[in-house]
Order: sequence, then C-alpha cells, then structure tokens
Amino acid sequence: MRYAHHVDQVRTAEAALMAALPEGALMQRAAAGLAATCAGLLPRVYGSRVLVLAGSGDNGGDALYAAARLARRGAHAEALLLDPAKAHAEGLAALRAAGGRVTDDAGAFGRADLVLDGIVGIGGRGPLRPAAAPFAAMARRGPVVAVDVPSGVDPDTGEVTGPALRADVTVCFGTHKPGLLVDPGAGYAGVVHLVKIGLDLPPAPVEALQGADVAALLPVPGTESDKYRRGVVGVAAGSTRYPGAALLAVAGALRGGAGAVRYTGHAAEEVVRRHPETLISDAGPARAGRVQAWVVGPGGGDGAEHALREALDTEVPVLADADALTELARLGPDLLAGRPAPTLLTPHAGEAARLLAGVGEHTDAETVAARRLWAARLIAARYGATVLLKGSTTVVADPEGTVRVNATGTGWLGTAGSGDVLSGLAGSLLATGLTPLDAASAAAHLHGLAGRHAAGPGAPITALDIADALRPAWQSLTG
Ligand SMILES: NC(=O)C1=CN([C@@H]2O[C@H](COP(=O)(O)OP(=O)(O)OC[C@H]3O[C@@H](n4cnc5c(N)ncnc54)[C@H](OP(=O)(O)O)[C@@H]3O)[C@@H](O)[C@H]2O)[C@@H](O)CC1
Ligand SMILES: [K+]
Repeated sequence: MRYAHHVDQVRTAEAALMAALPEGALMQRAAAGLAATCAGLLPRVYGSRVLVLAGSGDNGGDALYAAARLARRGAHAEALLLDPAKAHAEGLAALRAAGGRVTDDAGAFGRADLVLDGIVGIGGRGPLRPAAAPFAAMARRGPVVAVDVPSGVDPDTGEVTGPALRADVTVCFGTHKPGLLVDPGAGYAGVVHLVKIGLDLPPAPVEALQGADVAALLPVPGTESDKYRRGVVGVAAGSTRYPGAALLAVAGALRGGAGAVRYTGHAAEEVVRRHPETLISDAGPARAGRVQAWVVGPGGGDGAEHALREALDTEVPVLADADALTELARLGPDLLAGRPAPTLLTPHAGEAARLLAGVGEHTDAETVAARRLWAARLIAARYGATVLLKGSTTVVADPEGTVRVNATGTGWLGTAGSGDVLSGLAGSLLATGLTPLDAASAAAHLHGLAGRHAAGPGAPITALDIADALRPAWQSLTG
C-alpha cells in the first residue's frame, strides 16, 4: 500500500520530530536520500553536471544540501537561485564549501546531466511563478528530479493550474503527497521514490493499493463453494437501442469472481448467444430472483429510471453506472437515502459533472478531470455513496472520507464500452461480499492491468479485449 498525507498532517508530524532531533537533522536525512537517488540516476557522479533550481524555502535547502553531497563526490554542481535574497543560506554555504557555485545562466538547465527541482515543495501554492515558469517549456538533456513535489503541482490535490516542471523522478520525504498520486499532478511526478525520515503520521486520507493488496482482497472460492455461495450478480443493462452495453457488462461480471450472472433487460437474446452461462430473468430487479448485488445502467436508455428505482428498492448493494447516473443526477440524492445496503456510483467526468449539478454544484467535465479528488469526495459526501471516478488515475472515494487512487490504467482503456466492462467487474466483486470501497478499487486495478495486458507494447484494444484480459490480469496478481 502507498499512503499519502496532506500538507498539514506532514507539518504536524515534522514539528513533533524536529523537536526531538538536533537542528537540521531532518533536512540532512532528506538530502542524503535525495542525493543517493540522484547518484543512482547518473552514469557516474564524478564529472557530471548537476543544476539546482533553488527557491526560497526548505525545499531549496534540501536540493542545495543534496547537490553539496554530489559535489563532494566530484560532480560539477551549480545552483540557480530564483529568489537570491531568500535562498536557503546554510544549504548554499554547504554547496559552496563542497566546491559548487551559483550561476545565473538559464542555459545551464539544458546542459545539465541532472536537474534538481528545489523551487518549491509542500509550501507551494499555484503554478510556477514568472522567474521559474520558462523552465517548464525548456529542452532538457538529463533527468529532472523533483524534490518532494514537482514545482507547480498542488501537493494536496494534484491540481495544476499553470506552468509546472515535469519531473522524471520525484523523491518525496516521509510520505507521499496526494498530488503525486492523482492526475494531473501524478503525470508530472514521473517515478516516485519515498525517502523515510521517521515521521509519525496519522491514518492516511489517500491510499493507493499495490498488487499484493489487491491480491489479498480478491475472493477465493472455498472447497464447499457453489455458484450461489460465491455470489450472484444481477445486471440490469442494455436496451433494444444499446444491446452491446449489456454484453460488455455481463462479460465483465462473468470474470469478476461471482459464481453466476443474472441478466435482466432487452438484450437477453444477444446476451445468451454471446454468454450462454448467463441466467436470464424476464422481470426487472424487483422480481428477477436472488442476487447479492445489482449493476444497473449501462446502455439502459429509457428504461434506466425504472431499473434504477427497482434495484434501489432491493436490500443488496447497487452499482449505478451510465444512464442510471443520469437519472440519479436528475432525481437527486434523496433517492439513495435510507437504503439498507450501500450504493456504488461509477461516473466518468461528464457523468460526475451531472451528479454535481444534481446537488447544485454546477461544473463541467473538464473541471472534474482537473479536480478529481474534489469531485469524487464531494459526490461521495453529498450522495452518501461510494464513488469510482473513471479517468486517468481512477479515484475511489467513500462517504466516510477514505480515498483510494489507482494508477494501473493506460490511455488505451479509453475505448467504447470499456466502462461497461468495469461496472460488470466491480458489481461482480460486490456480489462476492467486498465492500464498495474494496470492490471499486480492486476492479479499477484489475481493469487497468487488463487494459495493459490487452494493449501489449501498445495497440488499440476493444472492450471485449479488456474483458478477455481480465483472467490473465487476475492471474498476474494471484500467481
Ligand atoms: N515537512 C517535512 O517533514 C520536511 C520538509 N522538508 C522540506 O521542506 C519543504 C517545505 O519547505 P518550506 O516550508 O520552507 O516551503 P517550500 O515548499 O520550500 O516553499 C517556500 C516558499 O515558496 C513560496 N512559494 C509558494 N508557492 C510558490 C510557487 N508556486 N512558486 C514559487 N514559490 C512559491 C512561498 O513563499 P512566498 O513567496 O509565498 O512568501 C513558500 O513559503 C518540503 O517540501 C521538503 O522539501 C525536508 O527538508 C525535511 C522534512
Ligand atoms: K520541488
């Protein structure tokens, strides 16, 4: 598991630890870890050109001390001070003592074998300021290593509102920051290395499951299991106009761990032809027969409201997607109030914007994509439901405030019907007894892996390719 903490939590833990340590000890721990990572990135430290972009705070201090360590090993280290009057005095003295020097030649950026971005860290707000902004667009020769956070990325949210410095590697201290795990910020962070510095931190508000965490969640049928004990997932999807969504949701559900899939809707014939193992019910969710979770909405068309209302009237968890979300946004969160079982909503950015409009927060898909944590948390809180917000880095938020992010996805997943497979998969995991938070985060992880598996080194994929790749994706976690 990767854990991420907010800036105020880091500051509190830092203050407690600093009080117990000799002055400067924490910064030396950070600088030592940073210098070690940089040394590993350089073919050899001796003779290589290292440039520090140093801002006005301790982030610049970390970078200067790290450069001093590299200078002591023979690197040509230079520092470009963005706010010379406020540069970290002790760090600068250490760099000079080690043979490094200050430069005001911006061309050093393009010549450096490695650039340390010490412009701003957790003290940062907003985009790069004018003195640093040109570096965001400048050609580079060697890797850029962000110190703690890529400058210009909001550490708490991952929001990027203007120029920011794209890093190849980010070395963060004590804990991850949410902005390193959530896009668009995550896209600026590159590979993230954590340097532990001994902070005593509270429970993390944002976490990212790793392969082993997901493997531990996935259901394993016992020897006594039969299809009913493993869980039956109901799928109310598809319409005469959109039968394909039903096929894809069922395809995902069949590979999601439930023992059986029960389908109800207008695409029964197509579903059985393609997936003969599916149980078919003529009645809607209210009378379709026993299931442990309902998936409702993909390709639902005009019938989506009726199916949603019937599913919500049952006593089992409900996953609402696509047309069911549009209906929910129109009808408002009261529709979910008082349900005896949890609800999982799986919007893409456009549907999320509709759900937000349903609670009086008028926004658009672009804003949702740029403010993913905000959007997912707000929908979860206002609808009292768990939310899986699809897109680059999927964000899962539950109404209690826990957030999980998933980074296994690939751009190739952005293909028609991909979301239908995901909702079937997540619904299937719900039916096996996982909580909405676990079902959604495991499904997002598996779906992302399946997309990568299907796309291989890089090729367009179809939604059915993703469904077919769910089995090898699952095996790659449990094997
Ligand atoms: N916490 C820990 O456990 C440890 C922390 N450590 C390190 O300390 C770092 C935090 O240092 P910090 O508090 O001095 O703040 P920092 O990020 O350097 O910013 C300095 C000033 O920059 C300014 N500024 C704001 N936005 C800006 C922008 N967009 N572009 C340009 N400038 C901007 C703003 O000042 P302003 O100009 O607004 O007055 C702000 O006060 C942390 O990230 C880590 O590297 C480690 O050493 C050890 C353990
Ligand atoms: K930085």
